[in-house]
Amino acid sequence: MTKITKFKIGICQLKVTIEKNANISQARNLIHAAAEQGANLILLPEMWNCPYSADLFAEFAENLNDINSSPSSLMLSEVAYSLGVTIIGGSIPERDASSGRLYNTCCVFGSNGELKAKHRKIHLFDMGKPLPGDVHFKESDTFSAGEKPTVVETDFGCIGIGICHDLRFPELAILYRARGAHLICYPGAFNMSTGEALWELEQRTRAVDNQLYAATCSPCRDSAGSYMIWGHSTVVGPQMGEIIGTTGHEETVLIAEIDYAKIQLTRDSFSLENQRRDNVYRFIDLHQESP
Ligand SMILES: O=C(O)CCC(=O)C(=O)O
Repeated sequence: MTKITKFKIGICQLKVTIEKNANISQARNLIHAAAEQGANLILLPEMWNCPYSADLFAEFAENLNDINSSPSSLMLSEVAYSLGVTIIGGSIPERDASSGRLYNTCCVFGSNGELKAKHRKIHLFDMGKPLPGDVHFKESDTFSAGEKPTVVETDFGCIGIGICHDLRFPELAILYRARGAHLICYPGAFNMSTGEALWELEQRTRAVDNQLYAATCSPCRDSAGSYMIWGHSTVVGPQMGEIIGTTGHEETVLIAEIDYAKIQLTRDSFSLENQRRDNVYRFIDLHQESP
């Protein structure tokens, strides 16, 4: 049930270094800065405690089954409680204690410090062949894929979570809309190639198709690691896929105002949900020809 419908979101475009403790402490600083500027809901980037570099994921990974053994989560829980804010905690490498597998995982903390949800990246970023600029990545060499969509009820409405490459899949956003999401938060770290071409386009499309808000949060460009990050964290509105706030590629905190009344206004003007023709394009078997 939505309680607060008009609020400020703070997006922390953090500089990620090779030192985990420094990352934790700088993330805390940016969360404080966002809260001081009036943000009640705060979003961190993908891989905020660890450079986006396959050779480091295992070393930086934490056990998220027991928050007390995860210094990154403990900080988020503490700061959410002390500032009274809700935190969508970007992502960090998770080591599952029972299977030993690694996941790219986002934890969500409520303003009482409680862990409300855990989203494991569903669509791993596996590239077929290198992009211009020799960008190459195959996440499935290191990570296992999450199996579940995540929609979490917060003081700031119903929020769907996707991590980076999850943004490229309209089906996930459609599902979140159907499950009542007002906002989809995508911590991400797009590269210089698909970042420039697709990062903004994809989030505007997810927002406008589903008539809801979308927010992305990236690490800043000069973060550690050889993978060059696009940056440009952004908040997009439901009406025309309007950009409500955006950044460059430097370390910064973006504050943007969200007003869920605009969702209803948009849906009242264009009732896409009622106009859907599910009988025509039901997603059962995309490869089967219609009778
Ligand atoms: O989908 C893309 O182009 C980039 C995705 C990505 O960088 C990631 O999932 O980490």
